[in-house]
Amino acid sequence: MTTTATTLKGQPLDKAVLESMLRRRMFYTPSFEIYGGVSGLYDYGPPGCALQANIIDIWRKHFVLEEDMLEVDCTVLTPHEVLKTSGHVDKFADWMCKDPKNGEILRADHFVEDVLESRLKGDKEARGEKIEEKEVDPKKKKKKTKGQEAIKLGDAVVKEYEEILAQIDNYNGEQLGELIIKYDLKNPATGVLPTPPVAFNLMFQTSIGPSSNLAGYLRPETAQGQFLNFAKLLEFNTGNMPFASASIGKSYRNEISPRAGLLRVREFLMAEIEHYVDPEGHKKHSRFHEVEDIELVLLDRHTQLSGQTSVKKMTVGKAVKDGLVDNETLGYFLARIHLFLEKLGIDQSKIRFRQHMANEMAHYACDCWDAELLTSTGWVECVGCADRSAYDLTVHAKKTGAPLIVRERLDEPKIIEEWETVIEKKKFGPFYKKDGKTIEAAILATSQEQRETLAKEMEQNGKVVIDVPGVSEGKVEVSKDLLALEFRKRTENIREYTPNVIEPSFGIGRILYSLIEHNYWTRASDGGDEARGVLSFPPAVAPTKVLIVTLSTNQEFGPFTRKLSQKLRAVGISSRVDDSSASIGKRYSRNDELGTPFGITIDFQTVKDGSVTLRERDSTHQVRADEDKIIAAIQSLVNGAKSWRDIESELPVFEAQELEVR
Ligand SMILES: Nc1ncnc2c1ncn2[C@@H]1O[C@H](COP(=O)(O)OP(=O)(O)OP(=O)(O)O)[C@@H](O)[C@H]1O
Repeated sequence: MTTTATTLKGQPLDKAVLESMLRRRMFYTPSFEIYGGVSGLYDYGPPGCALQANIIDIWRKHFVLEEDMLEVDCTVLTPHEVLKTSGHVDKFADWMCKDPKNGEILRADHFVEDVLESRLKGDKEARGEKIEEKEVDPKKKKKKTKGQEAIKLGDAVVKEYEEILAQIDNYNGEQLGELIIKYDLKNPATGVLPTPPVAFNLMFQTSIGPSSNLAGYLRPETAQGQFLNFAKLLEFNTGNMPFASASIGKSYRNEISPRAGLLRVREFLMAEIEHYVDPEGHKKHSRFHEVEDIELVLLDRHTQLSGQTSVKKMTVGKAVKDGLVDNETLGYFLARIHLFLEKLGIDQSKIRFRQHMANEMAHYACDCWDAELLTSTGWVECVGCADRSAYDLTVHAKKTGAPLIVRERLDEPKIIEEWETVIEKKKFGPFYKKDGKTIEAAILATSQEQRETLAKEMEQNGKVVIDVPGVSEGKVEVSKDLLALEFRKRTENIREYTPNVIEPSFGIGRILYSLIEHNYWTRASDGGDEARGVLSFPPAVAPTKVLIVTLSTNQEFGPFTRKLSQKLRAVGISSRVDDSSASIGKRYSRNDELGTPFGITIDFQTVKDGSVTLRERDSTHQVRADEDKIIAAIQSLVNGAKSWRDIESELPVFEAQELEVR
């Protein structure tokens, strides 16, 4: 797999040129720029908005429609209690350190990585080796650092550094601090060691309402709103399992030092799916057979832990069979994510799925694979696909008492024998007063084994001691007139369980940017001018589908232009008219930069017989036919029913020099 950033046509990617083109064409732009801007905040311009809308449209069709998902739109403002329960208040953090000399704030893992990578680079230089742009994460996007000296490190040290880098996401704050000391990692900007890493919570805090009593946050993911609606969604789905909810909306993270353009921002659009599955039966998926032959490129956790980055290419069927991917549902979604990215026009040789290592995994996940895309800044996580097990539904149910469970009628009744706790409510409450509820919850939370032991204790002593954190130094005596422990037999017709959740989570901005890089190339211009950029988006994704140009500014063309754009609008195809006085070639190349796949030219022949020419962006080939045939051709190209090759074989080819300028 290539490690250097190249364009679609294999040319080396000139990122500065691409970025200047994107700015010029207003794909996106720093927010509040005339006030100096704020890092990590961007506005999308017209082509960026249209591209994003098309990606979302394809996402909805590919997932929500195809899988009958239940879409919800939940609020961004989230009360403190919800995110405290979900674990985000305590654990949704990155490690941050500070340069004591200049006050620079550094994200600890990125800092360690940057310094080690720059030392490795220096080592290569000292050995006289060619330096390729390294495969790095966007978070590893570096400022040019001072002190990047060409110093030979020795083979053992190089190996050690490479092993650390292969598992950089696996270190906690303490371990990162140890690495900084052990390898004497000084900030190249000042030559001093940064302070030990501390956890920095990434959520934006706010207060809801004028009294400021209700603390809240801007959501860091859309998932929690979906989980809290689980019971209502299950009812909407007439109690049927499995099912999935989906949501598209903005999320907010106060990233420590966002410097990678759209790849790491503080406000971004997410599209998330929560697929609820019965944990019994090893999370099988009824449509797995449809995807099992799809080949994926996998970088598993063991490979990374051994300090390697070599990938395995195999079908998802084999990956699940071999246990590399834990279960069919997870495998099904990895394959569906792959197909979605392919549909968008992501370069197939620049996708890999990387498994998370234990420390790297979010607090709620029990397995996680990221779909990473290779860009000029290295491998970028664009989609996370986590098995969140029953974590979220369990914690919210426990906190609120809401039954976030599935109740399933059993085909055959089940005889259950188990220990039950019988609380003498009339006496229990008045006896323990304000602590009653907490003690009762602790009793109900006891396991079968604990209840068996407690029953023996009760029989022997007439009382038991229950562990109740926060009450009477953690130990509470309960006598037999308040509590009985009985071994009972009962028949169950209903099975209750908490579903597990498989969550594919898409960062639309990261996908959008990678898509731009993967579809960008430059075309040499005929007139000796600078090479011009082309964005070869598939027609369905392209911001605007058709450019309408007139051969000259002649007034006669006006009615034809208006009629044509009206007809295109009527069939739902977006178009833009460029009737400026720039040469046709210039107008086309302006729109090649916007990724517009088709161009219609209105010329004097149009005035005579109503025919127009249709140009395809990548080949620049043209055909000529009457307006309605051309519109039908565009429709079939945009909806994917036909390729340009089909159109060229169906309609008369037109040579560009036939255009007659008057
Ligand atoms: N700061 C960000 N800017 C843009 N997109 C983001 C950002 N953080 C997360 N995403 C997107 O949201 C998706 C799901 O979020 P998730 O919590 O899995 O990311 P993450 O593991 O925290 O990302 P990273 O490790 O890069 O910070 C990611 O795959 C990514 O596409």
